[in-house]
Amino acid sequence: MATPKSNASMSNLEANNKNKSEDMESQSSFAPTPEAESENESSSDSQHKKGIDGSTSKESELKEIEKATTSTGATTPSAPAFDFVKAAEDLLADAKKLKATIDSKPTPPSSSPESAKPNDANQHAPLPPSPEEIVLRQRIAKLGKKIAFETAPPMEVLKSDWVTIADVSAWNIFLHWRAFDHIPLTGSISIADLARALDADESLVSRIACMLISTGKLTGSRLDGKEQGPPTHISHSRISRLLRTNTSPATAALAIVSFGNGMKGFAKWPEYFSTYDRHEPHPTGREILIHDSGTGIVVTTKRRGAQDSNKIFVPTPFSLGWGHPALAPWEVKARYPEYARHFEMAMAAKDKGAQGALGGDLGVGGYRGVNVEDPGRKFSLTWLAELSQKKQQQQQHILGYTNPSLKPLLVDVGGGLGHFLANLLANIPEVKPEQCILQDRPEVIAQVAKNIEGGDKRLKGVKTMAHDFFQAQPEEAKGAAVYVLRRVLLDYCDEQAVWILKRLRCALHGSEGRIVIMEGVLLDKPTPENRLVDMVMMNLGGKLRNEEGYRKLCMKAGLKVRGYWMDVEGASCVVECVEGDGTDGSEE
Ligand SMILES: C[S@@+](CC[C@H](N)C(=O)[O-])C[C@H]1O[C@@H](n2cnc3c(N)ncnc32)[C@H](O)[C@@H]1O
Repeated sequence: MATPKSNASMSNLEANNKNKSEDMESQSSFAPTPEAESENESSSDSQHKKGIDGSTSKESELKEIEKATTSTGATTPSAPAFDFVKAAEDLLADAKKLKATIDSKPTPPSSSPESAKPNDANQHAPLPPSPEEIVLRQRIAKLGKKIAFETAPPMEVLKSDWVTIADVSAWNIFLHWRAFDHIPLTGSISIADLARALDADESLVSRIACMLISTGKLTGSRLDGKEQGPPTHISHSRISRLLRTNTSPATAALAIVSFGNGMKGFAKWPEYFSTYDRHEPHPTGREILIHDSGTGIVVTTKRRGAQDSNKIFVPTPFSLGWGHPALAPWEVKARYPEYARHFEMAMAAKDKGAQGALGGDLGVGGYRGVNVEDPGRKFSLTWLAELSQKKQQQQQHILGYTNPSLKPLLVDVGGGLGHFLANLLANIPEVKPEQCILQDRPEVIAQVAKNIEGGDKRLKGVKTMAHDFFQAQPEEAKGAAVYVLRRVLLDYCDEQAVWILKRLRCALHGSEGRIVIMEGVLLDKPTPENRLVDMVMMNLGGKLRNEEGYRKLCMKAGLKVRGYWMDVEGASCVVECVEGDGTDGSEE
């Protein structure tokens, strides 16, 4: 191996890192590409060849590393240099403000020793942070990350991603084993006791725990009085306590689902894209047209020779990751009830944290998003109150009695456990539960029925209906004033999304009904959180879309967009559409 001739300006550590990375490359299982091989052959001694500036390729590589290491962030000619001194000063100012905020907080009332339980999550819990404190903490964390990213030697940045993989794998397996549940909220547990509780090797538990201790997710200590040696005991950090399924079930469920929706699929990307080529997830095979029997509208295409004529099959990294490449993600989820349970809990938790359309607040409060054409035009569904009363009066007049379930006012399509609907009914009491239909897959609807039987009054009276949104709406669900599709289209590729919309277009055919789409939105300026959602959706075979993307779907489905509202901060949108007049380019 050629030794770099000049490493005077390179620290021993960097030189070490570089040598290590070269070793790893030489041990890597990646086969060289034919191009690389021929390059190697044609210049077997190329490492010593001189470049135009007279340096060897190894020297050039070193120079590149040095340049990047000392760079202040001006990686492209057009990008302004990152002013890390100014950023650090801003961070210090925010840190001081945060400290003052924390110091000015009243101390939480301490529970009496008799009433305190060892596993009481609220015991010793600090008072919840104010919105200002949360904003400050978010700003500090973001700036801190930015400074670290811009100032760390490049190899450190890459290595930290690598650490993240091991860290996430460690917390995921501890979560899977419910290891966090066994660690008391106060005090510690010995690694030996934890291993016994988990029925696992102590040495194994120690290795995994030490990974988490190294990143601060757990706190390690030695309680045998000796100064040397690895930790013998572990206790919770402010992060790991949130991963207890017994005291923080919603947050733990979010973590379980993030891993299930994310890591399993992400790990399969190389296999997925080499099997299905380098395309976004899309239907495979040749396709023929399917017409809706009632209206004659072409609903979609189907794969020639496919077993189920009403399914359009899209292979997904998610299903591949779960070991069921021939199933749709929701079919996979149905096979894992425990995962499905966590999924529903995670959805509910997201609802609580989410704003506007995705938080369900479309009732009295209205949606905080802004109409792109007429900023003064708010979106709300409060008009349903008047319509509900009008319908009941008409029935009274014609029938002599009211039967709210005669024609649906609102159908929540793929409505999950009904969080949105429950919120709407609570906000607009004039709308009767009997006027609303909640549709979803059979196992989800069975769960809703169980919840109602179990005393959940929020949806009592709502008509629940197992219905596949790829199929035509049943008679009793046709002609509704509103079909709501919330957080549904992002799970699907364009072909499937258009199909779902066309089924709804058929259901409102000839009426004044509307479809209200509420979705996450793809932001023009990439942010990690927004792009994460898009990547996770790719695992599921879907995608986040921007305004143009949603308008295109509606147009292809033969729908006319009557309003588009967007909330940039919450990265959500509401699209309201009605049946088009057939002149706007639908796929028929
Ligand atoms: C991301 S969740 C959104 C649930 C709900 N709309 C909300 O915003 O909370 C997507 C929902 O679509 C349902 N779903 C998936 N495939 C479906 C299908 N073919 N027909 C009906 N519902 C389906 C899932 O069971 C799940 O409840």
